[in-house]
Amino acid sequence: MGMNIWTYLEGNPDQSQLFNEGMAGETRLLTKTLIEDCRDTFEGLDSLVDIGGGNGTTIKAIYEAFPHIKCTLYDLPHVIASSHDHPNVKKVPGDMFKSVPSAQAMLLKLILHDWTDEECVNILKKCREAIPKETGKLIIVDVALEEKSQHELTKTRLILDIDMLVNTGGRERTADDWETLLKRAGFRSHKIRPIRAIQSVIEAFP
Ligand SMILES: C[S@@+](CC[C@H](N)C(=O)[O-])C[C@H]1O[C@@H](n2cnc3c(N)ncnc32)[C@H](O)[C@@H]1O
Repeated sequence: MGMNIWTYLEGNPDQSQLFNEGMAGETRLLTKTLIEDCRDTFEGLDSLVDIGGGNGTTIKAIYEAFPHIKCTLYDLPHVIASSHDHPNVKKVPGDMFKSVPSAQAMLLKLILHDWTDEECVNILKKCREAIPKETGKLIIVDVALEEKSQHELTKTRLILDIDMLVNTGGRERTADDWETLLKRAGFRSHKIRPIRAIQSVIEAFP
């Protein structure tokens, strides 16, 4: 079609609505685990931006579990325009390749697997520049692929890899791939935590 999926969705509001509701459906499953398994990831934060946060389902759930966090939803203007309102979630439209709002922490949930390594390094650098060096944190929720693992979710993770290749031009990544990307973007350390989901939680420090 000569355009990426995000430009296509911008010009097709019905498809965009369907896509955002689909992502929110996945989120309802994933966020429960994310919040229950990773309380310590969020507890110490004072502010958090959900980059590419879709219709706001994830950030709303995080705010409700951790009401001390100042929460911001950030996504493309047409997605923000049709996102849910919440009295305690600020909505900011924009393009993460140009800039992202500043906060103590950034959440990139199911974002980086949509993009090539070069594009990911650009997004990661923007996030690193928007968080404080001493106390800042980047929280990535994405697959950490172990291609040869006998784990019951390995095939699903591999199918997602094909899905990303076909639909977005992105890919799923192994622990080594994550290390390479995060180092290239200037992050000093990171840790990967498996959760009860297809995805893992990767915390990276500037
Ligand atoms: C796969 S969805 C993930 C949505 C949400 N994070 C979740 O986990 O349900 C990718 C999101 O990235 C957003 N996005 C794509 N390009 C973007 C850009 N340049 N700037 C900001 N957001 C973007 C899309 O609009 C979409 O909401």
